[in-house]
Amino acid sequence: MNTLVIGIAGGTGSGKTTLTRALTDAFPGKTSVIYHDNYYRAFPDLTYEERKRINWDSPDVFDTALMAAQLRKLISGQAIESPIYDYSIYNPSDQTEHIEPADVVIVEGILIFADPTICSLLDIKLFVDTDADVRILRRIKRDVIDRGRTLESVEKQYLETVKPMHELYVEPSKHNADIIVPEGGRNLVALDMLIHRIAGQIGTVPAPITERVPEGA
Ligand SMILES: Nc1ncnc2c1ncn2[C@@H]1O[C@H](COP(=O)(O)OP(=O)(O)O)[C@@H](O)[C@H]1O
Ligand SMILES: Nc1ccn([C@@H]2O[C@H](COP(=O)(O)O)[C@@H](O)[C@H]2O)c(=O)n1
Repeated sequence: MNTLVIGIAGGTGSGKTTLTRALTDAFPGKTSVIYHDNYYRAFPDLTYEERKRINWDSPDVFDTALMAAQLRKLISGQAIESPIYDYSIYNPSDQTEHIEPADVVIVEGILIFADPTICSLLDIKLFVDTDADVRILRRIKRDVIDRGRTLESVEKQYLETVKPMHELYVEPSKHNADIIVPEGGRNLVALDMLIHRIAGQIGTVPAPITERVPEGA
């Protein structure tokens, strides 16, 4: 199998997952996805309260070496057992996800372009570029509604770690991208070009774009 490996990076709330979903929806059964977030390290010696205060936007809290090893396995045609991260306990869960190799493997995460080893394994590097004010508004909504966080904790985390780490690592890593995608998965021009590029490589005919992106999605 000649695997096409696509990296999707961008700041928190930029629209990475939305773009990932738009691409996987375009090639049903042909894609596998690995999320850098699932490779957050365990901190067995820290209490829950201590784990809440970790800088979760620093490259050293990820087991990126494990992700690189598992990505290499997928590229060489072997299935993997990806860790699954549990945000509610600030630790990896005790579950894993079985991921089969596929024609297209997508790797998603805020910091993947800051890692030279991961970059060297990616054929196409896409950076979803979204203004910081839009991203923080999305993040507040997600963290409060989906992750049960308080508004105060989201604000504190954003100002103390998310924003400085974004400026130190995520934003500079944009220079390693091949393509900048404003609006992510809702940029229909970019989506159409990407889908045709992928289809050309893996030898499939994509569905017309109007069938893939429902109105108001
Ligand atoms: N281009 C866009 N326009 C409007 N909303 C968007 C757009 N892209 C993503 N969103 C919304 O923003 C939120 C965060 O998007 P998501 O893809 O989860 O970001 P990320 O994975 O980068 O954190 C989601 O609610 C998603 O529906
Ligand atoms: N226990 C954790 C682990 C991570 N985060 C935040 O997740 C963000 C990355 O995910 P996106 O989908 O937003 O790209 C990152 O900015 C971490 O701060 C967390 O809050 N808690």
